[in-house]
Amino acid sequence: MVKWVISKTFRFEAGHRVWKQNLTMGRGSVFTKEIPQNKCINLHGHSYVLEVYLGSDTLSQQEMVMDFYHLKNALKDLIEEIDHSFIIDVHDPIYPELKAVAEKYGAFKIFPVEFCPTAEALAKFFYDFLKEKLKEAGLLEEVKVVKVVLWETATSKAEYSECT
Ligand SMILES: Nc1nc2c(c(=O)[nH]1)N=C([C@H](O)[C@H](O)COP(=O)(O)OP(=O)(O)OP(=O)(O)O)CN2
Repeated sequence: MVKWVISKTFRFEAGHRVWKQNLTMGRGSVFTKEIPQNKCINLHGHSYVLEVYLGSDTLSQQEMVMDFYHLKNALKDLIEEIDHSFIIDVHDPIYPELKAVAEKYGAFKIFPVEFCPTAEALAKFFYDFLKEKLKEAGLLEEVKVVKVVLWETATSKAEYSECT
């Protein structure tokens, strides 16, 4: 627990495909009697909403955990890169062909990652990125990434945190 927590919200549009989705198996499959369609295996898109939370037990000379402006700039380039991209796992069997099509026609930009891009995995991705930024800035002692929340749809979100 930290005394102060601030948060900033970012929005980006991106496509993805949950290539590992298999609704006949996995945790919770016992709740489903009829075999449904693995609809998230399809290429589809989301208007993602990303909430990042930073915390500290002390305030800076400006009486802040961190200026929202600086927090925004820490993620600005990454958000620009992922916005209007197609997030694709490099282990996804369709990756080589999708990459070739993207390069040949230039019709879409791909954002390759090394994990199946679920909301959970993407939340950890943004968390790790921000933690690394704080580390590079020598701020990790004073400022913690409390949590990252990623809304994939209006009704579905994932949270990631290493704070206890
Ligand atoms: N634990 C997770 N489950 C699912 C993820 C995920 O990232 N983590 N992702 C998906 C799909 O990407 C899908 O687009 C979102 O799923 P869902 O909430 O089921 O989407 P709906 O539009 O059907 O939501 P409703 O509000 O219930 O209509 C699937 N599962």
